[in-house]
Amino acid sequence: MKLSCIQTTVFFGEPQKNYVVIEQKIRAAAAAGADVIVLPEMWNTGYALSDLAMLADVGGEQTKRFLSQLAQQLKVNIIGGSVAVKEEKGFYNRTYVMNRSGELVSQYDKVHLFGLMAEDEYMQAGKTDHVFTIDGITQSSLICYDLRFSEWVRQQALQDAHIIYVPAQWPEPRLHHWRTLLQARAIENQCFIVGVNVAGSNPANTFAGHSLIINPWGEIIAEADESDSILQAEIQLEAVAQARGRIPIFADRRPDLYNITD
Ligand SMILES: NC(=O)CCC(=O)C(=O)O
Repeated sequence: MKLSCIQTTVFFGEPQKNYVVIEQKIRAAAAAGADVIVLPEMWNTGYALSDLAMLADVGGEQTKRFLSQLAQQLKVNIIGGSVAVKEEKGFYNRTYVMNRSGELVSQYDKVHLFGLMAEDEYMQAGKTDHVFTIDGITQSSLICYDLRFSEWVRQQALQDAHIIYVPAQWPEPRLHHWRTLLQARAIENQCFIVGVNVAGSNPANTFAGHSLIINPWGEIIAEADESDSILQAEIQLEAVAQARGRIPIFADRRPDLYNITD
């Protein structure tokens, strides 16, 4: 399975410009033979939170149409990073997943909102996870700050997710957290972890780039630098069963002893 991560600069508060750039990059990744294309977090608006009333995609309709048409035309699966969506109850940081036929397979609203970037003041949190199947493979995706919550990531692995995608807008000063947490989540869940960050900066932050594709043994199989780029790697899904067979942590778990509801 060939993965393509689109690490791009997001034009702050300029959705129409971002749709144009993202379309070019999806086309380039598909032409290079991708099976799955992964976009970063909030690629339509960036973190232009105080302007969401003007900028967010109403009901996600534009994004769903856009991703569906490209997925169908290019016969490629798309993990739609996330976009800012306006619903009756407020704004959501939402992922849409499209399969090669252009069908909406799943959607996810970011569950853990990031107070340091004031996300909790402007957006509503999701309440459910999503584990989905594309090309016959069970997978899941989270969004950025969700990565810090090991229980939430574990819940995806317990539902047999073989690949977990993490679209992000992760700032440069915490690059070491990003790299370390992505690797730790791969090791502790013995699955592929694919982190897709943005490049560039906005008025408040410079972003780290360094999108990463990590195998179930915790080894980095591809890593971007901090610039705009398309990171590609072919992954061997048997590596999940191999890692789990070598150190059977799922069989050895003691959930009867874990009291993690507080
Ligand atoms: N967009 C985000 O959720 C950022 C999360 C982040 O930077 C962190 O350190 O966690």
